[in-house]
Amino acid sequence: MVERANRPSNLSAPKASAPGPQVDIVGQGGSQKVVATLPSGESVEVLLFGATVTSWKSNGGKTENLWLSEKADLTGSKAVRGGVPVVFPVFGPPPKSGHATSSLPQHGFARSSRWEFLGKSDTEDALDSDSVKLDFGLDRSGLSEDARKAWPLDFGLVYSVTLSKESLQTVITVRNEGEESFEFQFLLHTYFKIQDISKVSVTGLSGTEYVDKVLDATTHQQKDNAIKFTGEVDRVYKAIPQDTTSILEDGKPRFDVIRDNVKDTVTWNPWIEKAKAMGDFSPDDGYKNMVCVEVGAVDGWQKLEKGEVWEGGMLVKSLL
Ligand SMILES: O=P(O)(O)OC[C@H]1O[C@@H](O)[C@H](O)[C@@H](O)[C@@H]1O
Repeated sequence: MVERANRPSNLSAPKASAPGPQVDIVGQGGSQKVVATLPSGESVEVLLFGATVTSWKSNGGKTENLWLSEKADLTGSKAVRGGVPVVFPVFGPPPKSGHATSSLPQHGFARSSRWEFLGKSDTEDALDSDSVKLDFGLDRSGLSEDARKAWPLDFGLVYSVTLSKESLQTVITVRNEGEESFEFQFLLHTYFKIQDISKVSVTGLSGTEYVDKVLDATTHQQKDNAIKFTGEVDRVYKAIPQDTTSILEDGKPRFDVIRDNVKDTVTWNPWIEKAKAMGDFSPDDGYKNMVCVEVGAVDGWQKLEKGEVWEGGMLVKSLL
């Protein structure tokens, strides 16, 4: 045996036999999901339908960070009300006519298509804490007949969901696999679970221009640092200079949402009447326990020429 002064002791030997993250595919048909759990108890669940993250637990598995409606359809027949639906290739209602997305449904097809699970990779960061990356793919062949007709373009999406002890990272790669260029929008429609909307504020958007969908899509400037929720909020913040938007509860930081190569963020809470009007939103007063902070690229369009690739997403830290 070669003698070395700095031979690692047994205690610091590589943890070859230490248990790594557990990844399972559970359920059948449209309900099939990938469940990943770290040895320390944190977990994430991703429904193949929409590649929708429906649960993210941190704090050793004790704290659920995402709001999921009690009436969310988890059978693969309808976009999920809650979690992190993926919005692509159009945000909101598409342009009325004259755009390649014009015949698509609101928020596009990604959230209501079945994605393929491409596999997992485990990583260990410098602090020796485990994380696991789950990759999901969607291309033209995975679309419904209707979506294929409505958006007759060749594309490839890879969506990576990385679970670490205190964070969840979700990043999409969009590739133009066709001959023609195409334009798209992308957004992560995250429903954060909170205790009480009346005690929530969202910071990190001051100085930014936004379109207020509640006020006839008029444009405003965000003056206050803290956004409070006392009624319906549906705003599209554009070209945000700061990277981080924070959600505070009772003045204490609860989530940091860090944009990665995307500049826009939607804040949404349907409030009393709109919540009641949504058939899959439950309980009726569930609006008190959720706030959507949705990062994306929705101001104008991203354009990809043949063979080009675009990447964007977010890192969310749960700060409990
Ligand atoms: O009911 P959907 O299609 O899931 O959309 C929910 C909300 O999504 C938000 O992103 C939009 O800004 C809102 O206008 C919309 O109401």
